[in-house]
Amino acid sequence: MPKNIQIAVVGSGYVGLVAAVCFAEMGHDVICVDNDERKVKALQGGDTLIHENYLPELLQRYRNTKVRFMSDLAEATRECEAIFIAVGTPQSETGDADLSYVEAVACEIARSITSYKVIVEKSTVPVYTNEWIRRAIERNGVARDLFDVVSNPEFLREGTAVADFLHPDRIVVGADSERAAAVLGGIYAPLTEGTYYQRADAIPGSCGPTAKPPLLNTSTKSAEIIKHASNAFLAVKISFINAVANLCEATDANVEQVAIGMGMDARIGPKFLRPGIGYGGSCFPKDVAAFRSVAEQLGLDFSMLSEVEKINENQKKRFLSKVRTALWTLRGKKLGVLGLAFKGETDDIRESPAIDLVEMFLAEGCSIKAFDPAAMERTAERLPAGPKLSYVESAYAAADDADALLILTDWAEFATLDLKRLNTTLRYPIVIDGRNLYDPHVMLENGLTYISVGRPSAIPPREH
Ligand SMILES: NC(=O)C1=CN([C@@H]2O[C@H](COP(=O)(O)OP(=O)(O)OC[C@H]3O[C@@H](n4cnc5c(N)ncnc54)[C@H](O)[C@@H]3O)[C@@H](O)[C@H]2O)C=CC1
Ligand SMILES: O=C(O)[C@H]1O[C@H](OP(=O)(O)OP(=O)(O)OC[C@H]2O[C@@H](n3ccc(=O)[nH]c3=O)[C@H](O)[C@@H]2O)[C@H](O)[C@@H](O)[C@@H]1O
Repeated sequence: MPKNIQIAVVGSGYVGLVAAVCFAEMGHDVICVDNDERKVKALQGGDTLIHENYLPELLQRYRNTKVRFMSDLAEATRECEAIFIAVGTPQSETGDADLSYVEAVACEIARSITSYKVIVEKSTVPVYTNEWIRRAIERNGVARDLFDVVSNPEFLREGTAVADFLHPDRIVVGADSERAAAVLGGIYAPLTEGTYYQRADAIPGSCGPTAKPPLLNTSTKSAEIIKHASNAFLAVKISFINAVANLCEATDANVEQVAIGMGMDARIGPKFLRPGIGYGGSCFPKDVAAFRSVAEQLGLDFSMLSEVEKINENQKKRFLSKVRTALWTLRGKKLGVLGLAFKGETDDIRESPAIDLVEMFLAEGCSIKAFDPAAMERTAERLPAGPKLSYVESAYAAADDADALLILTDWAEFATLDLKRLNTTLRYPIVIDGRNLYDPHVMLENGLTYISVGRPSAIPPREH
């Protein structure tokens, strides 16, 4: 029978907050720490601060009871058995991971250890970080038998974070002691023993009622590399299909058909073969760079990842050229833009290809009306509205009197627009889709010129 474990989570961002409420959902008692008082107060008040399915329900169910929020790390960690570090590891100027937040938290934890603790790396960190954290804690005077440092990387995706956390394909635990591995085993037991999925009120996801997701026990170094290698490989898949899309454009082939044909091979699989304007987000760009940097620091050549980055950057330039070709010139053109978040169903704009393109079009002298269901507020903080840029309340408002409509983020609601209404709303019936949300034939039937990625353009016959 899984037991209730006292857990502290340091960092209440996309990973820390989701982990905190999901650990509570699994039956544990959690204290979630953040050094941003504003966040702590908002979370205590029930504001999730981020846009994630099921997060409001779980926060409402557990806040100030099974999940408490505070900024005092010493207070938070006093009674707990496990302390999860889930703070940011942003990319530094030299491309490697900035671990200063992780190190600061490790040193702060060290100052409050009085009984055995398991310190858990939930943040994405390069190999060897586990050793550095252990040394930092020892350097702060903590006896070696009073703590262990474990790597437990997180694989959730934004937009489906809660479901991904509770329905993982696998749980990875890198521990160099049996004792520490047993603590993590106890924490995840409600999932690995399957009892969570038998609950009538379980959050729905990929695991059915009889599921028991595997927990891989491995070394700390292997666990750290599993995370970086997994993200890097997913980025490889995306850049590969984008390079294939560009080849399809040069040969009038259809990359969607190619992806289907490739994905039917069980060794390749259909997922992460969606071409577009490239990957973004707070992790792929930084983790690809960090993984390459680790290799280079070890004197190894991982230039393949440089190619992945190059292809990814090039997708945005290719898209801009497509728009220029379709409109003949860009200067003075009015563009409707759908999507600002780095992907659909999230409000996160970190490393968003959509925002990069908005800035590129503004630099070309275009004026833009942009709509995004969740990311406009965050975008406006970075790109304030002005004479050339406005934020509007619907896709049709963005299309109103525009020379073309650009689809930059794969929000589900952008795939079911009223195309006849679009045709009459646009100044010119041109849709340029960076996420391949539509069937070109359907666009043609609605009299729209439709240009997408890796597929022949659909251009209605001239009316005589
Ligand atoms: N966002 C995602 O989808 C995923 C992120 N990760 C990794 O998890 C880590 C965290 O990512 P996010 O949650 O997106 O970051 P985030 O930036 O959304 O959240 C980090 C939080 O840590 C807090 N923080 C920073 N220093 C602190 C300190 N000294 N004491 C207490 N709180 C502190 C910040 O105020 C912030 O609320 C990163 O390493 C990331 O690569 C891993 C899997 C998924
Ligand atoms: O370490 C992390 O932060 C996380 O990074 C990604 O998750 P996330 O960045 O939230 O979102 P994804 O769904 O992976 O999409 C990332 C980017 O790739 C793009 N993408 C994704 C899939 C695809 O087929 N094509 C494609 O262009 C998306 O538009 C988005 O810009 C990984 O999928 C997670 O497993 C990982 O935990």
